[in-house]
Amino acid sequence: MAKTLPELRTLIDAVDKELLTLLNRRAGLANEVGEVKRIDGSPVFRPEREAQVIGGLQQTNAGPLKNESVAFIWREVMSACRALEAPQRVAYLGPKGTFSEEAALRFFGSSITHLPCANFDEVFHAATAGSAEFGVIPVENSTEGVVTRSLDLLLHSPLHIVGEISLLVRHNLLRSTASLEGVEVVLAHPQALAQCQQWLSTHLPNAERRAVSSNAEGARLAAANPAWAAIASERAGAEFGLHTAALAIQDVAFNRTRFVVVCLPTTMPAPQATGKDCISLVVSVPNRPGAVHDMLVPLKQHGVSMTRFESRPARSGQWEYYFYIDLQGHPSQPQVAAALQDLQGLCAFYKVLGTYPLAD
Ligand SMILES: O=C(O)C(=O)C[C@]1(C(=O)O)C=C[C@@H](O)C=C1
Repeated sequence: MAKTLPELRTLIDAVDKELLTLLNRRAGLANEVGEVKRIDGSPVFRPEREAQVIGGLQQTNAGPLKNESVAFIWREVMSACRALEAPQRVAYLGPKGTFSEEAALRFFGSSITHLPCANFDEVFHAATAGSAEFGVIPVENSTEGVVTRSLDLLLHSPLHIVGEISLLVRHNLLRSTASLEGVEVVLAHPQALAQCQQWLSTHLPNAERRAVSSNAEGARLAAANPAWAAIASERAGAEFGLHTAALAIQDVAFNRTRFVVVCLPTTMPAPQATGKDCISLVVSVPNRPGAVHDMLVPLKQHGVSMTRFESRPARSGQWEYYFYIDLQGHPSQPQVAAALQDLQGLCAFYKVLGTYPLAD
């Protein structure tokens, strides 16, 4: 005979108790790992080990839990275990509710110490000066292109990139009421205003577009003024008690933002190869005919594919540029190492920004 609901709940309670005992046993082992790491000075966060743990479990998963759920649960379990080894402080563009915060949570799980910052410069400063172990910054958006300040900051920073996150960004119009009536000012980060410009021109042609330091900051301000609206995420709306006056107002439906995770090499060295890796570089070449073409030749010769090529002015007043290049592969692969060596030989400036696993 089928079990009754109370009987099933009693069984679930018993399983939960067992799970808790096992999870605490795991946490105790993580504490011991933390001790070992404190003594030998090795990094607390080892994303490649976490990927290995999840991959191993997914291979033996007999269900009915989906592999996706297994990954989600263990990411959180390991986030909690990591926090026991040492709290991981993560700096990002605040306040709470930004997409940067969402990216940080996606990458590290929720057991982190949050350090919301007023701007990207502060994020870099926090991770460089040691008030945070890691920083999370957006580098490009599929609609609007590069986040120029982030690229400029990466150029001379001692921080390196150790990971990336790609988020589907949905913008909503949020305000203290759920209607578009009487909106005088729309507040958002300049990138978000740009990503929603068509919608704004159609639906709120007379509203002033006012740039603020982050979308969540716009939401915070809109909460205090009924004639103001903000473009922000649902999370930011919930954070500041706002209503959604219009949902998904970005001009391009599949609007994605790519974030990178940065830290000092002493906090965490470059992740080992996973088989799906990326190398980010910034280079400059002498200002002469054919120099950019020549720079790409070693990549072709060694069969290394380039997934990104951006230029930024070098600010020398001489029409010189820095080139931001993403390559597929890992320096531990001989053909990649050879391509990098040849490329470096051709460059007036050459800096590896980081080597890291590609986002899923
Ligand atoms: O294996 C380690 O190095 C650990 O610190 C343990 C652990 C885990 O909980 O499994 C926690 C943090 C690391 O990022 C990787 C894995």
